[in-house]
Amino acid sequence: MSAALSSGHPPAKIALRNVTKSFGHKHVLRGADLVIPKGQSTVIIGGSGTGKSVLLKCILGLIQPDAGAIEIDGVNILKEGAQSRRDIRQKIGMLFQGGALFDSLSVWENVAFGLMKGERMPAREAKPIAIKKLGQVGLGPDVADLFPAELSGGMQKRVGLARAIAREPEILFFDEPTTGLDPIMAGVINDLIRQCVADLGATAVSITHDMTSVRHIADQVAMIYEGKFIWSGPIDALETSGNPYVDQFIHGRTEGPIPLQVRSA
Ligand SMILES: Nc1ncnc2c1ncn2[C@@H]1O[C@H](COP(=O)(O)OP(=O)(O)OP(=O)(O)O)[C@@H](O)[C@H]1O
Repeated sequence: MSAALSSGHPPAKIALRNVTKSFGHKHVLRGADLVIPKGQSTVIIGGSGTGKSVLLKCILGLIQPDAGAIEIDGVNILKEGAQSRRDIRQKIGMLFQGGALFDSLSVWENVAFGLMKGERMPAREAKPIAIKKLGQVGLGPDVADLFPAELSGGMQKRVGLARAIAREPEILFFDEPTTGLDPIMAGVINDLIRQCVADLGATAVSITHDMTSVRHIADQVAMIYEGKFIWSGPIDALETSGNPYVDQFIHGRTEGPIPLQVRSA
């Protein structure tokens, strides 16, 4: 953290230090190092199966890495006890791929889920907050009592976003936020992500394959390849990174150092 401060950059909100994770003989993370600056939007790019989701799950505490450190606000969460980890996790809001809404709960109950379950807020207090959060993502109070099945994919994503920001987290994770959306709705979600960073002062970490989205939401981009970060830098430097892996990936070229993976895993 001190290195980032002394060089005039924002302090690190999250720092990954030499994180490794294997599943049996499969070495997924092979020494991932990355500093995620506070109050900025960092986008992680990389091919299928390179370990992006595994990395996110490690930061969320859903997967235990084999070695390395994951620091949030300077605290290595891997060395903390269960209660402290839970407290740290409270700082994180997550928009899952596909929204991951509970079908049996109404829209407002989905948005207020963390408030009611995590903070034991009574429904009469939580509902107006849920409606306010829905308003922040451009959904009117009329959708509050609907069920997820009654909404379009784009609306479900917005509800997922409202749920992610309901507890005003310091950190927001977005897993493939625009997948499955038409370009206009993808633009709406991209705008909302930028807005969350600006309005909440949140630190955003997104995983996406959508290069339009990357250019829209990223302050910083980091590329993971074979379980390591091989490049990171400001979005303005992405096109001129001089890194042949980055160049091939962002332009979707079949020719280059990244071999085509013709396997099912
Ligand atoms: N619980 C697990 N057990 C065994 N292998 C796993 C497990 N979770 C992930 N993997 C393997 O780890 C590798 C990386 O998976 P991961 O989901 O992180 O990829 P990704 O970069 O997010 O890919 P995509 O862009 O396709 O979502 C894959 O080969 C996957 O099969």
